[in-house]
Amino acid sequence: MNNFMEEYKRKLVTVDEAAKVVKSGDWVEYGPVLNCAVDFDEALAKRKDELWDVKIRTAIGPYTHYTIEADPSGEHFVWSSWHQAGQDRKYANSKNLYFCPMNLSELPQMTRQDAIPSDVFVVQTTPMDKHGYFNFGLSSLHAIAAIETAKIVIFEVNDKMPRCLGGNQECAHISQVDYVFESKGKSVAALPAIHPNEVEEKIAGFILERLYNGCCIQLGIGGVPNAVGKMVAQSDLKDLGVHTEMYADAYVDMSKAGKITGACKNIDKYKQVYSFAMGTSEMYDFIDENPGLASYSIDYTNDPAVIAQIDNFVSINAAVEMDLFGQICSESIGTKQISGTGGQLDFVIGAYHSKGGQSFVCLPSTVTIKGNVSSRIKPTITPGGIVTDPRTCTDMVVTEYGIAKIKGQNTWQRAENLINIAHPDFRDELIKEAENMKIWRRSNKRG
Ligand SMILES: CC(=O)SCCNC(=O)CCNC(=O)[C@H](O)C(C)(C)COP(=O)(O)OP(=O)(O)OC[C@H]1O[C@@H](n2cnc3c(N)ncnc32)[C@H](O)[C@@H]1OP(=O)(O)O
Ligand SMILES: CCCC(=O)O
Repeated sequence: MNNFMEEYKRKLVTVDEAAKVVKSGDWVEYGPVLNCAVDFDEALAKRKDELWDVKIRTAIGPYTHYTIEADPSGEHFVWSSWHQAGQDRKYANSKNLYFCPMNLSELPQMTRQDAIPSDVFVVQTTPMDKHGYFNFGLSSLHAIAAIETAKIVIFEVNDKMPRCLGGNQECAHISQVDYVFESKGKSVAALPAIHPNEVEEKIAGFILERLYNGCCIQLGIGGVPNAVGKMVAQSDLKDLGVHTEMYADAYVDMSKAGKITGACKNIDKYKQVYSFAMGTSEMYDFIDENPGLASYSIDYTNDPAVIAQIDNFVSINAAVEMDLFGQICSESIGTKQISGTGGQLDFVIGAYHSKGGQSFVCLPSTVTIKGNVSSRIKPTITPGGIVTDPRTCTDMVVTEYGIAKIKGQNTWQRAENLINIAHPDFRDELIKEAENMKIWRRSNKRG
């Protein structure tokens, strides 16, 4: 411990000293999701008048973006985000924050070979342990790739960060960091618990009928995946496994209800595998030092080839809208980016290739915007909308009216299956559009 502590003391600086290393024109990467360098950003914001064109990258950025608040002009600091949720969504589609498209499984590789290398990488960690290691806590993701490629590495040590056991690439050593500062003891951002609504429960009910003992579950982000987890917790299912990118509260419900053993997993048997966690503080307590869980870098959890090795893999993700060809949009409303591809496509592909695997993309049949109700199943995606899952990859789609099979279906079968799960008020209109697009047969039956 002593040698490491000496090295720690040599590298220990104040947050203001740490923020001094940034120069005009630099690329600065903050740790992803809940490991975003919030104290560092606050200190950097104070240097606004001496800095120009500092490019800051992160993903989800759940804390206040102090540098954006200090510089609404975007001349001193400009952000880019690998995934526009959390606070990133608030600043998105402005001159302060731009989206960076990615498949999440590829983030470490893109960091190593494609993205402009960071001049400075700052990530929140736990305090150092007796072996000289700092744990990344709530997000392993691409932190090691960012450390390998950045010119200067800084740890923002937060004693409130849960210690999340590996896995792999869930921690880094004092020898891998240039500077360390101790954060002001800010809590890790926690989200309120979410409770499913009636439509989400109906959708989840259809999926529940397709689950069986021993299957391995991935829940995506959003209301429906959360509803499925809550229902599984109350079901008779047993011996389930978990292999996911994001650990969420629903997994705690399932674990506490005794549904998860991981006994049937082909790899990482008995471990709940994930790469980052986001949810309530109760969940953060549950994963802290929990040997039943293993945190990995995202190029492992999300690699479709790794997912495919796990038999009976069930992937459950959510979408914004889709078209009659089977193209799924889960990240934009027209040209307005509201989220990201994240790991959705990784899991849609991986689950399809798992023996006995199933991939469900879920969406309520309608959306109400300013009192106007419209169908989320559309003839074509809203102009400018981003295709998250190409039609070649979509397997099954679920609304509160049932499940539509897409894989292996020709264009009129897809249209028919999808119209059968669209809201009844929009089915006639969709049929007319399908006829115009020559993807409807006169003999087609109606649901
Ligand atoms: C963690 C994993 O393992 S995640 C792996 C998968 N990753 C992904 O799936 C990433 C892409 N998916 C997502 O980001 C989410 O699942 C979403 C956005 C599709 C759904 O998440 P939810 O929390 O259920 O979304 P929600 O229904 O709140 O919609 C988000 C916003 O878009 C708006 N919106 C949604 N659909 C539409 C639509 N068709 N038209 C217009 N607006 C819409 C909602 O009104 C809401 O707006 P608000 O924030 O102003 O209230
Ligand atoms: C960080 C990406 C989260 C997601 O896949 O939705």
